[in-house]
Amino acid sequence: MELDRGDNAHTVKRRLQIALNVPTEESSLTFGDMVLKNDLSAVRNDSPLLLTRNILHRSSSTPCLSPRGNDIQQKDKSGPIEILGQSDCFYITKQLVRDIVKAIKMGVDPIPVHSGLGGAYYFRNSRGENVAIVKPTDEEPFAPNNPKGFVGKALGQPGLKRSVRVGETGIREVAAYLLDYDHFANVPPTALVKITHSIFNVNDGVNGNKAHNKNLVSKIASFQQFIKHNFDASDHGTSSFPVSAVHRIGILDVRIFNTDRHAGNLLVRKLDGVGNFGHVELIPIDHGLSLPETLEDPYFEWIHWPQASIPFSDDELDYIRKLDPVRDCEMLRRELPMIREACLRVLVLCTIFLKEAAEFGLCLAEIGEMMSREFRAGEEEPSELEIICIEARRLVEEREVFSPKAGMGDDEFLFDIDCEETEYDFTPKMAAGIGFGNGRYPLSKLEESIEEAEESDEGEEEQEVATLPAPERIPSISKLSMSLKNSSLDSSSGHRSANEQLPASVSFVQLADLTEEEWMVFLEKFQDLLKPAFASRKSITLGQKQRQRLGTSCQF
Ligand SMILES: Nc1ncnc2c1ncn2[C@@H]1O[C@H](COP(=O)(O)OP(=O)(O)OP(=O)(O)O)[C@@H](O)[C@H]1O
Repeated sequence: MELDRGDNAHTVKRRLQIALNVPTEESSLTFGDMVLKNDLSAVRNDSPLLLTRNILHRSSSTPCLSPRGNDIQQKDKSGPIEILGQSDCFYITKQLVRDIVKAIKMGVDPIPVHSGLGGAYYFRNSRGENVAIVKPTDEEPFAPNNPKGFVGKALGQPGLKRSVRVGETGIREVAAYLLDYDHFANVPPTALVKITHSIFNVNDGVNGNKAHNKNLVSKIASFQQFIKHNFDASDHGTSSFPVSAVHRIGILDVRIFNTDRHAGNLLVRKLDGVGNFGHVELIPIDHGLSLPETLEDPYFEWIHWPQASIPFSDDELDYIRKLDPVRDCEMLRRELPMIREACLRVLVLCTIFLKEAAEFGLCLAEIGEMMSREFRAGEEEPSELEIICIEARRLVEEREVFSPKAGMGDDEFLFDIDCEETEYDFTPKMAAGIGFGNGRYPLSKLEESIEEAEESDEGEEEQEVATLPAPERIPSISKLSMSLKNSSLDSSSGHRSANEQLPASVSFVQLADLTEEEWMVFLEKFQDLLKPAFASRKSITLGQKQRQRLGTSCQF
């Protein structure tokens, strides 16, 4: 749709109503996090907008609205597949699009993919070979047009993972590809497209029954190059996986906080050419559940693979050193303007974490472990990463409470104040400091829990590894973690927009509600806390190795 400078959200809605023959009066038009009221100046060329119906629990995204009127195809002048984005990275995708459009004209239709929970389609070239997998955003699990019966939520509601909204996995697939600089982790070329075909699924009404009219329908979808492969990592012993491939995929997973790196999401291709016997290549797919809006429990299948315990190579360390989370965010905002700031904060945090951890000398497995939650006695506990964030937040809040100008609304003050904490003694403060002195949280409950946790820690574990320093106790705070959950750690921001805060119970620590100034201070504090936490993790690993050696020698 061509827009004039003078157009406002209302005129856009009116034009959509005329073009697509759907009522738009009870709808909101969204650009990224922003509900557009009037001014459209933030909207850039080729930016997709989301039109959401407010009343019905069913919504459709703008260019994906199913055309109903007879004259629609005359009005939509776009081609059958249009890449949404400008990046030079899309040159392979452009070629694939040309091949597919040619094949469609010759009558080679796409075929539905039966595996997976979401709607997905293999698009083919004129020789009938699969060349791309296309996943429409409104056919994701729980989305209104899911063809496999997993329906029942509106676009924008929490999805399979609560910190990734329904309809928003496609942009994450693209983000993972764009962030995979130099094709380091081997993510297949992926783009967001507007694509028109009659194969796509449109459910009939709110019950989610399939409509059987095979009209042309336009959708926003992720479009990924199909990579020929022999199996996935769940069908194959992992010992032949190259160390560097595991490291590279792990580095990406850590940066994007992948919550879904299960073995099925690693394709394996045999390289049985001359001199390659037994060698395989790994292809990471399905990054739709990465870059969540809050920290939660990531899933890293590689965490217990021996490759992940081998130190990073010089090349890998060099790659990590060159990562720049600020540049990443700028690039993603440019290429995917609808991406939420909350996701970008997770990216920034995890990239800093990775860079500092690698520089400190931690291996991939140690980094992954620090990011993963533990379940003890059926309770989920915050990860070490989350505990660091909780502490960093406490320091930000404490600073605000004790600041003489607190409450005076002088945001700049946050930057004026001198930060004197050069050295931070991680352990004792971490154990005793996870309370919230600003009166918003039930401090007494937390203290009680801490005491109990400390008491129980003085038992078996400490006697077993008497040489280990106290930091080992940091993760074993199951009671504390429950208190944290109950105390609704997520402070409500008061800003309600399209970027509504996700339900409080799903995360131990929120990042999205910090103001920009608080976020900068938070990152400073976070970085200060990292070294002691890494030292603590290293001592745990060393302790485990000592125990293993001791165990082995006892056998003789
Ligand atoms: N780039 C690709 N190249 C080849 N095959 C692919 C590619 N991406 C996905 N597939 C195949 O399609 C199947 C479904 O894809 P995918 O797992 O991404 O969909 P999904 O609906 O997100 O699945 P899930 O419900 O497991 O998360 C995969 O199991 C894999 O076999």
